[in-house]
Amino acid sequence: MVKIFYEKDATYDAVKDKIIAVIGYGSQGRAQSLNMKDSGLNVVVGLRPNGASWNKAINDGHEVMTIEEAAEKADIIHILIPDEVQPKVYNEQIKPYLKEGKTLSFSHGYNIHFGLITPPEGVNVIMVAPKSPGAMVRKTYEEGFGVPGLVCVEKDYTGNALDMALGMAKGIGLTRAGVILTTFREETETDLFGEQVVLCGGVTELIKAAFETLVEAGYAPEMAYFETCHELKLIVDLIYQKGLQGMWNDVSNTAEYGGLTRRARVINEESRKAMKEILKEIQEGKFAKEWGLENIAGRPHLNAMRRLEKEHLIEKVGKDLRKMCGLEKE
Ligand SMILES: NC(=O)C1=CN([C@@H]2O[C@H](COP(=O)(O)OP(=O)(O)OC[C@H]3O[C@@H](n4cnc5c(N)ncnc54)[C@H](OP(=O)(O)O)[C@@H]3O)[C@@H](O)[C@H]2O)C=CC1
Ligand SMILES: CC[C@](O)(C(C)=O)C(=O)O
Ligand SMILES: [Mg+2]
Ligand SMILES: [Mg+2]
Repeated sequence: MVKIFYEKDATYDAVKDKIIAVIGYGSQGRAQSLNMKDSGLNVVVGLRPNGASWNKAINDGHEVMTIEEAAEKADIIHILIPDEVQPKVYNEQIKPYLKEGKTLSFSHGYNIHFGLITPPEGVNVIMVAPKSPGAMVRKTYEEGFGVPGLVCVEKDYTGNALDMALGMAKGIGLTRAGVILTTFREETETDLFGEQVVLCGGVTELIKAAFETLVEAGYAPEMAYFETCHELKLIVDLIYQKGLQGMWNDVSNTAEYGGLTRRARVINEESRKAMKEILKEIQEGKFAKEWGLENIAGRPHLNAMRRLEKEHLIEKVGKDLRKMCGLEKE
């Protein structure tokens, strides 16, 4: 049985007198630092001075400094820059200031789990990970609630590392929704699997394949977009709020019968075999090795895929329709 912590289970005691340096001010950095600051915690933001984030963080009211200054000043160093740049920034700008008793913190276990960052003895290593994109971390907090999250402790030098992780999770708003106690390995492998197979990889390929099938059969791209992409959110919202059963109850009997009888032809034995292979690549470190090499080579594959994704007809049709519906400004 997993252990889940809620608001009543967490206090600020272990973090209220600490300085928390959030390194990075992107999707997670902005949301988490603003939430922790608004919760009354002592937050500073560490950034590169010539980057786009610097003025953004200042304009949001943060005390902003270089990464080195933040790492030196802080008791808890919460690393929220992209996974692939963390090892270099850690080695050059953070490690020299990681003195005994300090805490190194992450929102994804990637670099610790795959051994790309090796913290010294005498420090805590923790994770506080929202299970949500950054924009929702901030939005739900401002609405008085929060998104669910994960906490875990890899090294507990001071004996209260979990209390620190829970204090940060509370400050970010995660304990309002519930925080699961997990491990770096479990978080890393399930997060990578989820984003590759369902949340980012699987769902986009399903949308595109269905869109292309309708357009190639002569249906209007606008019709295809509404049916295979736009309406997906409405169905996912039902699943999110009421579970699969709730969704089946809300759609027509025709949709329920058609969906239940046809779905295994789309996601079939071959797809399940592919899922197992993808999980194995993650578990054995093959994906991490491939992503590392892609970065060393200057991301040729990622850049080419980004270009193709951008040029797809669904993006043009979708942009016009979202503008028409008032969902997108420009
Ligand atoms: N995106 C998400 O919603 C989620 C992310 N996570 C995890 O959170 C962590 C942060 O991810 P995310 O928020 O997406 O990151 P972002 O890509 O949004 O981070 C951008 C920030 O990193 C800074 N940055 C980028 N490169 C460098 C560099 N070489 N040196 C110094 N600063 C740099 C940028 O500064 P500048 O403006 O100067 O370029 C900017 O402030 C990752 O571990 C990720 O796996 C976990 C859950 C969800
Ligand atoms: C689903 C993608 C994610 O894992 C996330 C928002 O949680 C990420 O790495 O951005
Ligand atoms: Mg995730
Ligand atoms: Mg992820």
